[in-house]
Amino acid sequence: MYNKISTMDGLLIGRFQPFHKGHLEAVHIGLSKVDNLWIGIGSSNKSHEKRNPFTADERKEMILSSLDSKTLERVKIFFVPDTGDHDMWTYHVDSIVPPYDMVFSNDEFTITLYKKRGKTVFEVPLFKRDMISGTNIRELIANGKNWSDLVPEGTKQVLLKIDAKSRLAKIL
Ligand SMILES: Nc1ncnc2c1ncn2[C@@H]1O[C@H](COP(=O)(O)OP(=O)(O)OP(=O)(O)O)[C@@H](O)[C@H]1O
Ligand SMILES: NC(=O)c1ccc[n+]([C@@H]2O[C@H](COP(=O)(O)O)[C@@H](O)[C@H]2O)c1
Repeated sequence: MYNKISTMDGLLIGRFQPFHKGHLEAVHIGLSKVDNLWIGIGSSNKSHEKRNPFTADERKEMILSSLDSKTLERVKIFFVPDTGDHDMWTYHVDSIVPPYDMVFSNDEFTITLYKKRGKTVFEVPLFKRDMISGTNIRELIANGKNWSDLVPEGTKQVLLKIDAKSRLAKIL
């Protein structure tokens, strides 16, 4: 007779435009509660626009280069394109990611949609939110202000490599 070893898996959904130190904190909080974390890159079909300047591949590269190897063993990344239908969206996510026990989010709309389905949602506390948000970081980069302390080193290198400043200055 074998005992099934059950694991708890979680889902963290965000746009990660760019992947910043708040997201890194959210990944670590998630992994303190579950064994494996599925990271869903939301709006993966969007790029080169105000709220979504970076492509899904660029965002994936930021995440992969920001997490250490031990963390990467417990994380899997998935692309989640937007759909027109909000009520169907969480089911659309489920068709892309493996089953999960808990959702990590601080996005009000995402939380509402998952709670409506009776899913367990853990509302991740926000870390230094006055400075650390994708919106603020995008503005700092576009305006040539200091931003690099707000993102992990991996994200910083990707943003420099793709010349995020020029792209953002054009879009914003
Ligand atoms: N400062 C932060 N501290 C901890 N978690 C955060 C922080 N900012 C975002 N998160 C987490 O990341 C998830 C996805 O966030 P998202 O990609 O929308 O980042 P954002 O910084 O809010 O972006 P934007 O300003 O572009 O809307 C949120 O639901 C939340 O759980
Ligand atoms: N109808 C839809 O396509 C739908 C609904 C709710 C959330 N989402 C996506 O989920 C993600 C939520 O992450 P944010 O916390 O970055 O807003 C975004 O990419 C958002 O577009 C999509």
